[in-house]
Amino acid sequence: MFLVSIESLGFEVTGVETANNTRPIYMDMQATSPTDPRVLDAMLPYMTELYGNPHSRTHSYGWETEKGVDQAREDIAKLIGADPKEIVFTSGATESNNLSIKGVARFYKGKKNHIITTQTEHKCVLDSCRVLSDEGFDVTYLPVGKNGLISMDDLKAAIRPDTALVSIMTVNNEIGVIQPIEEIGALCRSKKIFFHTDAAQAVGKIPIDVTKMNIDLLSISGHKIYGPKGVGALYVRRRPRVRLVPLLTGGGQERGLRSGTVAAPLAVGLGEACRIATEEMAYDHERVKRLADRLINGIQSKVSHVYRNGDDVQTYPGCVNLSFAYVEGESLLMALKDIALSSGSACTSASLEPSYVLRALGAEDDMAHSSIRFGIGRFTTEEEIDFVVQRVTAHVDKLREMSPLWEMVQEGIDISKIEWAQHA
Ligand SMILES: Cc1ncc(COP(=O)(O)O)c(C=O)c1O
Ligand code: FES
Repeated sequence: MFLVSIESLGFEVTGVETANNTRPIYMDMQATSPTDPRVLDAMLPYMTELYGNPHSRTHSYGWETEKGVDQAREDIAKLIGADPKEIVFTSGATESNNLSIKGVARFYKGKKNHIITTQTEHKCVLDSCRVLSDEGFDVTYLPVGKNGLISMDDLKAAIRPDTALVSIMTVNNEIGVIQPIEEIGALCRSKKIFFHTDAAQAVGKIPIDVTKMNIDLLSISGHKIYGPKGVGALYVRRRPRVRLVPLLTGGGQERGLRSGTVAAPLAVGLGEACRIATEEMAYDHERVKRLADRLINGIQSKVSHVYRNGDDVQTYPGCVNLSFAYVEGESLLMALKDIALSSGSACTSASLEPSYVLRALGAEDDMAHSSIRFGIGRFTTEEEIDFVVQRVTAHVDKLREMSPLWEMVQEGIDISKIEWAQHA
């Protein structure tokens, strides 16, 4: 049978597997990843007997929880080459991004009022920048090339004497491209500008070293790396020191940068997810790459006019964004009910806009509309990939058979030359 991903998580499937009681195959790893059973094992004691407040200093209940949180801090720091003192626990990458961008900008306001980011950042980065624009800051949104990467020349040209922060993501969540982080870091350091990177889709997937890459602030999310939801971390460099205005004030936890009791069970889960990633990243990467190649080759060998979005080389293999020409992405998604997928676009929202990320790549609207994102991860199996290839190719064929455009292409008509009648 194909629908076995739950077994690969270590759970036994006891029910009879029929089309009615099995769940779709999960191919949406960028949205979230399943929790690794080892992570859950590490968390459970902190949800039961180890319930002390990690900030309680006067008794052993506090100390034992604090020990778990400290270990987690160490495991997170190790994965990115940081010092444990530089790790701040947050509720997720959204908060880490908000804290970095608003925090740095507000601290240096008056002296430095300019921020540089890109057009293809996650919404929470773009929206933090929008809020800052309302507060009087200037924001430059760098364009990306057809391959989804920024140009270093554009970045150099955008830098001003009053630039406080550059915020550029490491791995893009829609198309998987990896920005030239090391070059960006070196440039920012030479200009004494702080560099923040949203590494929610990168940490634990590709090697990151905050020292080698001159990263000053880095956002991490628990649930993208087989850890729990509702927890994240922010790396904040101590030397040269990054100063931030906190979003939350109160008890002064987390070096005053994030007041509130640290969610110890979640923090421990994130730490364990990072510990596992440090050990298994190379293995996972190779496996994921093999599965991605199997998926892409499988599809492209059976149907024509399928294009991968994003750079060919600078890409995390587990994020495969394909455009199926002459197929409406939404219809394909609907047809593929037995696979949990995303178009990686805004089409799930009320706006029915094609993806702003694909549009920033210069994709024509129709190609942006015909794209689907396949997210492959640690627990994806070969059988699942083969099932997806079979289903996708069958449905693409079927949808194209119903498409008048496809018929014209088959007849050799160059449809780009057709002048379509305009409706009023
Ligand atoms: C690149 C990127 N940044 C930020 C986030 C937000 O992460 P979180 O859900 O931990 O707030 C996500 C997840 O959707 C993401 O993919
Ligand atoms: S197919 Fe969903 S936005 Fe175009």
